[in-house]
Amino acid sequence: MDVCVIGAGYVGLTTSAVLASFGHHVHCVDNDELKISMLLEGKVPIYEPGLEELIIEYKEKGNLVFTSQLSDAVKSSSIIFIAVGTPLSEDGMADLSFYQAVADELSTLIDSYKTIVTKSTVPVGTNNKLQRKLLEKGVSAENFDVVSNPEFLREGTAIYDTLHPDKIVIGVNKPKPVATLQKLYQQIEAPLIITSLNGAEMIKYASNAFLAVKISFINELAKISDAYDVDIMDVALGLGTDPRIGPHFLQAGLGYGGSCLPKDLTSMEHQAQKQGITPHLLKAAKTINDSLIDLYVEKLKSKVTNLPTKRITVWGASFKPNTDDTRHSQALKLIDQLIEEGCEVHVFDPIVTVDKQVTNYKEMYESVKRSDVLIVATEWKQFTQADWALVKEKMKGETILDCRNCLSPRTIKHHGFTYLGVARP
Ligand SMILES: NC(=O)c1ccc[n+]([C@@H]2O[C@H](COP(=O)([O-])OP(=O)(O)OC[C@H]3O[C@@H](n4cnc5c(N)ncnc54)[C@H](O)[C@@H]3O)[C@@H](O)[C@H]2O)c1
Ligand SMILES: O=c1ccn([C@@H]2O[C@H](COP(=O)(O)OP(=O)(O)O[C@H]3O[C@H](CO)[C@@H](O)[C@H](O)[C@H]3O)[C@@H](O)[C@H]2O)c(=O)[nH]1
Repeated sequence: MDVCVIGAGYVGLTTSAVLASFGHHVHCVDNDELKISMLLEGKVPIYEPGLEELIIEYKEKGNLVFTSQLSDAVKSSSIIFIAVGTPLSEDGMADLSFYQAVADELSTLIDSYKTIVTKSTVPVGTNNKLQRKLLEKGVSAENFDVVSNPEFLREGTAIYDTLHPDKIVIGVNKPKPVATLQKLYQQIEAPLIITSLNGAEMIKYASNAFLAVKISFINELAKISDAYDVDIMDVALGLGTDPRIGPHFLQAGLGYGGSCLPKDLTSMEHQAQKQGITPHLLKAAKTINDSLIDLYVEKLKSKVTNLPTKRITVWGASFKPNTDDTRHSQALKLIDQLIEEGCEVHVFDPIVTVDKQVTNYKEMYESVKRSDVLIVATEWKQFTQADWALVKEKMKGETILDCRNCLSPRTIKHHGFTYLGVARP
């Protein structure tokens, strides 16, 4: 099938590469000329494990082309995916300006039947509005159908998640496009959830809101457990074995960040308020998440006197391991707070260079040289498997703050350090 994917970000590139690997002919379009010229040279502008290899392979096979010319791509495709960003606007609502710009362009280009599929996360009602807008702009009703097909991939495991999703959600107003998407995705084995356009949009927000609430729940328990000298890892283990709760997303620590959970929770809150509903649980999840940076800085202050005079190394800047994405990164917020406290901050991240008043390092062990404190802010594998004897040799001080509960307190203490964490006695 000929497919046009609009937006060459995490979702657009992964969708394009996976559909090309299924044998479809994919035109991936982005209006960022720089991005397209990089992709044309076989360079992928984001760090996502396995993505560059997959893109190069199917680009060379001729199944995947990159362009900034939307019109040609639309003309030669029967399925059009919209995968542009929908960030938060200043007032906390989803900023749909990129999405609307695409809708405007499409309205001038469609002159034969197209299935228009929204992959971007958009507020409930947006796909219905898209359908009305295209009709108002004169696109014939026979020439298009609109489908809401939200994306559930996680950064860092985007390809695996796209090939092995736990479900495919298809929101439609009539049955016809369902068969088209079934054919497109026939290599994927996953239950289909067929619902209305609004239903599909709500499922996406509900999923991210639930994940955020689950993380804030375990972080609230961590605060309480800390006061009673209870290990939160034991609590998570005990909780997670109950199949009604499940073991995932019970990792307490610095809280959630990234390009999706914070923005989608806030957007869901606004969508509720727009209807006169106060979303108490969603607000609480955000309040708890926002309190975690202070919690860890206070923890540090309780053990390290004269914090502003200290040299502190932070390991990790991305919002989670295996990505270069720093959008809403809790690690960066922690770095900001340490700078504000007056600390001398040194940073090592395997991919990210931090554009702040810090010293960045290319080598992990160099970054801890003469440091008073080491903070692990993102649980990259190289940090959890560090050579602690070497770290001890290089550091001046002996305090390690584990903000992701990813280190073994026993191992850390065994190497002569003071281990600090929340609810990690
Ligand atoms: N990142 C994720 O893990 C993830 C997962 C699931 C869903 N989502 C959702 O998918 C959407 C895209 O997310 P992302 O992280 O891939 O975004 P992104 O910011 O990484 O990429 C979006 C791309 O769209 C391009 N773009 C903007 N306007 C355009 C236009 N008019 N024409 C062509 N290209 C245009 C931008 O240049 C950019 O390259 C968002 O709604 C997001 O909430 C993201
Ligand atoms: O037990 C946990 C699990 C995660 N996190 C943090 O939560 C954030 C988000 O993690 P994750 O959900 O793995 O990352 P994303 O790639 O942002 O993926 C989420 O957001 C995407 C965009 O909507 C969705 O598609 C995915 O299903 C959803 O998991 C990160 O900062 C993690 O460090 C925790 O603190 N504790």
